Amino acid sequence: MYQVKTYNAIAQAGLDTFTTNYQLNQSDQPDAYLIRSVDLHQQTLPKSLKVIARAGAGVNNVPLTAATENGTAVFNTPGSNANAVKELVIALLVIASRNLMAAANYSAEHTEADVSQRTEHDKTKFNGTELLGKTLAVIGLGHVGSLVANAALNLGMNVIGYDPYLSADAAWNIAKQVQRASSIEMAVKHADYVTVHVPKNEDTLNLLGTPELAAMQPNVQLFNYSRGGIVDNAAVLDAITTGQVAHYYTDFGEPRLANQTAVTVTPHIGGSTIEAEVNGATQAAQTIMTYLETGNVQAAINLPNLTVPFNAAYRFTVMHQNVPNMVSQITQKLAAANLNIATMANAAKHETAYTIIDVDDLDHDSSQQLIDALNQIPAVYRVRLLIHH
Ligand SMILES: NC(=O)c1ccc[n+]([C@@H]2O[C@H](COP(=O)([O-])OP(=O)(O)OC[C@H]3O[C@@H](n4cnc5c(N)ncnc54)[C@H](O)[C@@H]3O)[C@@H](O)[C@H]2O)c1
Ligand SMILES: O=C(O)[C@H](O)COP(=O)(O)O
Repeated sequence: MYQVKTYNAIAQAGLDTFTTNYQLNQSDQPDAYLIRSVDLHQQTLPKSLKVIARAGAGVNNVPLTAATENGTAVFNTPGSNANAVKELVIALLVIASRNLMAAANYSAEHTEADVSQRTEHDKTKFNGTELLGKTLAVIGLGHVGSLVANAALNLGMNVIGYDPYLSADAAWNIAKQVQRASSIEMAVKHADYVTVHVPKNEDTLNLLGTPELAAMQPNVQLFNYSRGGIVDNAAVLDAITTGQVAHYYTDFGEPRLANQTAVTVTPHIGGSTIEAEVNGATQAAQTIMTYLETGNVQAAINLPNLTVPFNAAYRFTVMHQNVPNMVSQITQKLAAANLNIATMANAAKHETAYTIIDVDDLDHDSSQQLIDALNQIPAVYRVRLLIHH
């Protein structure tokens, strides 16, 4: 029986995906965490923890180095909530262009019976502009950014994108009419609207700060539906004062953004649709089961892709540092245990590597000795023995 610990509100449909081999929230020695935005940075990860699946995109709440050193694979659910964010950003573009917040507030304040004459006079204050023909800059063209860019094109906008790390797969999803910029400054230079869709990490902190805001046109409308900290809020408040930024829309509040007329804060709802939550939870549950039962890895954050059909009777998986001589050290231990390898595969991603070894015959009594011997190789983070059912 595998033990899963959940954090945050996980959609029931996702929890229902687990087979009867899984127990939820019954053990303090979990094999897996299924999480959303819970901050794990202050936690010591239990040694029992083999996998963390984040239902959603951002993994800035997961201590990635500590997880790797603990031998814990970390996954997210790429694209599971991208459509939800896209629809919200498109809604905000319309809200921004038509002064909808101010217009609705006006109507809420003027409820007198004979209001119609007054509104016919006052409504010119809320005249908007159309999105058709305006320019949107999209910073980050992954799952969310590409959908936003394509949808904005379909609204008749000019779209200019910036993403120096765009994967080849992601590039296929972007309409060819999206212009590519070579820097943030070039992307935002002629933009009426700027939206940012990058992960939060040490390279993207304050990605949009004073210099980037200064490169924008006066009266730009800015959207941060990525993470707090990617846009420098202090710089935005200054830029609002000078008229450089007309309005800032963000999903990530902080006290200094409260009660600012030119700032609209939503409570981190970008991915909060029923569909997205079901997608993320279901994908995360499937990822946990695949990893725990087969050791196969597809799109992990801290491990390379490695998928080998599990046809043999037994499988060893070894998560280890990406340093020379590991494969030979591992195979020496197997040879010393007199094991014949049926299949072996190894792959690396950055500083971490992963090895799968399938064997058909294994003496159960000596298997723990072999696991211990593999674990004693200094660069090894975790060894698992899986049995084919
Ligand atoms: N508000 C919400 O509820 C909500 C929902 C989903 C995602 N998000 C946030 O949005 C982020 C993006 O989500 P996604 O699903 O599109 O992720 P993704 O990984 O598919 O795409 C991120 C893109 O950003 C690009 N990128 C990375 N660093 C960059 C940089 N310095 N400059 C420009 N581009 C850069 C990457 O190359 C990648 O293409 C997530 O990491 C998460 O923090 C928020
Ligand atoms: O990164 C994400 O997927 C979003 O920010 C959604 O976060 P949530 O699952 O906490 O709503």
